Amino acid sequence: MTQDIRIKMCGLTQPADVAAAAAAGADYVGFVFFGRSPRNISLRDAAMLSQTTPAAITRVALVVDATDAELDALVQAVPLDMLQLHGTEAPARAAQIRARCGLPVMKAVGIAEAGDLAQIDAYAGAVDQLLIDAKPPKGAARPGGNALAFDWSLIAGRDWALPWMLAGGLTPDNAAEAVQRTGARQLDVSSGIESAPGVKDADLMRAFVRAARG
Ligand SMILES: O=C(O)c1ccccc1N[C@@H]1O[C@H](COP(=O)(O)O)[C@@H](O)[C@H]1O
Repeated sequence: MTQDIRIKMCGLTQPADVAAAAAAGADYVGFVFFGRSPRNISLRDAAMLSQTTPAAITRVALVVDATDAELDALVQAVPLDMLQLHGTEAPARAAQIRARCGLPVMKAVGIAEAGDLAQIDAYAGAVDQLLIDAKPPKGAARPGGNALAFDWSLIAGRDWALPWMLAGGLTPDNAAEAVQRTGARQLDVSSGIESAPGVKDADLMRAFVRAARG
């Protein structure tokens, strides 16, 4: 039964993206604050997008090794429900950010081989959710949003103490298989619902939700 799969659509940059994500049935929307991303947006644009997001949808800000000053400016300017830490934040730093910002925190963990799973348990008690993503290739311009899937057999049948989402290279074509093979109950998608880097596509959003929920 996949009807209850929760879906995060990340890297939204336009009011039409938020409307399309809501219409498609997204549970979370994500706004990217990372200068080298084609999905990077200003605090001002994020505040506007956030204000147009329906109340039932969780608004997530994606940051990468943000400083305290950057985080303070972010939470002051943009109404948010959650922070996604997509850098090298250690458990202690993640816990500090959660306390400082007063928001639930989701920590992204990059997976390429079985050994990468070892770091996950250390985040219990420090964060609220985990994002199990593909590890970026060496030399990648950004730590995520690379349309790259990892070997799902590495996490098949695994569960963690915290709620978790699967990310990395998800598309309408592989979402159902991802759910079936990993047991994920939450999916996070960005590149897979785009017609070009940073350009979201409403048809792909609908197709993704249909495929993920069956
Ligand atoms: O989307 C980005 O540009 C990005 C930049 C910096 C860190 C993470 C980023 N994206 C996140 O990566 C995962 C997987 O994305 P994809 O579906 O493979 O494109 C997802 O959480 C994105 O939000």
